[in-house]
Amino acid sequence: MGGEGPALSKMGGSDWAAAKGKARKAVRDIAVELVKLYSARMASAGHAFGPDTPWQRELEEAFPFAETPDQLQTIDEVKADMERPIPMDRLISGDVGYGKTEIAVRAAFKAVQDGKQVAMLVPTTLLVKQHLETFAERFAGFPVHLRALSRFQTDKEAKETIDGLERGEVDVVIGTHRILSDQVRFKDLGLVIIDEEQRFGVEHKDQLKKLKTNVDILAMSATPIPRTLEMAVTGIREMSTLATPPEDRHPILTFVGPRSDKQIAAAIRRELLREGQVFFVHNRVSSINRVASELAELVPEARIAVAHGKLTEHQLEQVIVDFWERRFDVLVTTTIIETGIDIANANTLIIDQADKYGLSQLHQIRGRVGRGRERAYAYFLYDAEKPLTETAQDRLETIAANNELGGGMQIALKDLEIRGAGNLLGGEQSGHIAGVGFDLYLRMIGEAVSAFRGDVAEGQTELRLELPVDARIPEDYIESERLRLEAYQKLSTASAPASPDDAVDRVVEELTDRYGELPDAVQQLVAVSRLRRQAQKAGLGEVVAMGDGCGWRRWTRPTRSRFGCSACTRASSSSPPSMPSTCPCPRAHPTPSSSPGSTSC
Ligand SMILES: Nc1ncnc2c1ncn2[C@@H]1O[C@H](COP(=O)(O)OP(=O)(O)OP(=O)(O)O)[C@@H](O)[C@H]1O
Repeated sequence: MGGEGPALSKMGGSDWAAAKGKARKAVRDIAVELVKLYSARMASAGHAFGPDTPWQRELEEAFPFAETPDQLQTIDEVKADMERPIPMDRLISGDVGYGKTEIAVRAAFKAVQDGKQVAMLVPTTLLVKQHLETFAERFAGFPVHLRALSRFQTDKEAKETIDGLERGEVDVVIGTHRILSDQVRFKDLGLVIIDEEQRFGVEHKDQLKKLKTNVDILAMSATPIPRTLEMAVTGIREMSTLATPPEDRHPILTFVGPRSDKQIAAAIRRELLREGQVFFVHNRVSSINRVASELAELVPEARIAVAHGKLTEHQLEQVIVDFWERRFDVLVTTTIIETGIDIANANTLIIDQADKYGLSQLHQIRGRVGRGRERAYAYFLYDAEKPLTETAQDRLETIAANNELGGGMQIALKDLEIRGAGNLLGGEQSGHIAGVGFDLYLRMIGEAVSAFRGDVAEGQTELRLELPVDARIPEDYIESERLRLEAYQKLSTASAPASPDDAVDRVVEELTDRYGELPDAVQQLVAVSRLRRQAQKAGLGEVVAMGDGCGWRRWTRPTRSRFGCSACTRASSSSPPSMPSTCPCPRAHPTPSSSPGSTSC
């Protein structure tokens, strides 16, 4: 969508039909899988946790910040789920640094209050350590037995934890995929918290499934989920969104440009002046020490250390602890810090060879700074000697343009468009997205899920709309890809049958106000949106261009053979079942304010 991306095929042509057919099949498979999981969960019995204890209140009152409204609402939703006998399956989505950890802290505490055990699964060893510290600090003064399980622990420590879990002496375990090993057995597991589930590989899928049976699940993700996809998945898996940043957060000032020693030195010095710390990301272990030495020459007064995954457990842990405790100023690191690392005093980030990273990865790494009140700076640098590829340029432009708080949503949208929404749902779907366009793809998922859940008759929402019109948003009308994407999405939402009658008019007003009079192609798009809505409301199965007019077929179960149109009911009801009804087709140039009736048949 957006005028680029998907290959254009002739309206009503066979390529288009084939692409849609393939995507629809793939989407159905996803929907079947989702609905199967959902039905299994609804049919199984879980533990209904009791109401909050006075201790819970005490713990919550000790939180050192004012919760954001979204944090409060999400915590309420999680608790309500936990108190229900059906196992919880809730996904918390919130942009980097928006405070998901506190939700996990409170849910875990509630589970422990009921005598249940909690397993928190996180993607990296460093995060195990960090969460352990956070939980330990929050649970201080309460009798909660907390343990970690990752490669940072010695065999002896790991064995103690595993035995303690089996005997029911350990209440909360925070660990990497080591928690999933067959050796680990729980006496009475009640809650599983999964941080960044998509980071666990396929090899852990089955073990994860086993762990998840009949217990409450709280999944957390920093990949914001686009609204349309959220609608598709909501109801299958409950979802809470943290959309408000904690108070006093500032957007991260982001610079994209060719690498220059002068700029790097100035950036580090500026941070040192305010006694802050710097992340310098260089993702090659083979050259990372050389880069660190170069930085030491550039800024001799800076204390520099290096972190990467090839260090021994002990060395790596020590480096991070030292950085935490401000024993040095610059951490030259690989992307090992990408997920979740929370060091409030580090507020300058420099990424070397930033063109080599994916968009979401850049956003995640940038999320390591700006997590407190201080203004944060991010420098995304690339080699001045080598020309950037077009996609790399596109990525860097997107990241630079989306530096406002919560910009993760736009980035995720763009990334989903590039990589495929399947990554969120567990299949490789990007080919299908390229075939049919992002918007239609998401709508198909929503429709398929609804159909399989039995919310609507299957096929009813599968409106086939094939008209020979040039309906799109041209680049010379809305230049920014992100804003174009946003406009498409708004129109798509407004044209849903459940949207208010004037929803499309409002979008038209907004577009006119923001970008000026609608050009022909956009007017066509608006007309098609109105037609789509009206046709869906009338229960039509398809509207197709036929000669000078357009034909339509009403969706009637089970034969799907009657043709008709709500505006011409009398005529169509007397038509023979196998004959389509026709009427003049809205060819071009309807006015923006034209009513749905005048745009369609
Ligand atoms: N309501 C709040 N007000 C101010 N600071 C907060 C609030 N909630 C959390 N924080 C702080 O913000 C920082 C980021 O929170 P947290 O680590 O929970 O983010 P996150 O959502 O897990 O981010 P990421 O996806 O990057 O892991 C932490 O230092 C935390 O203490």
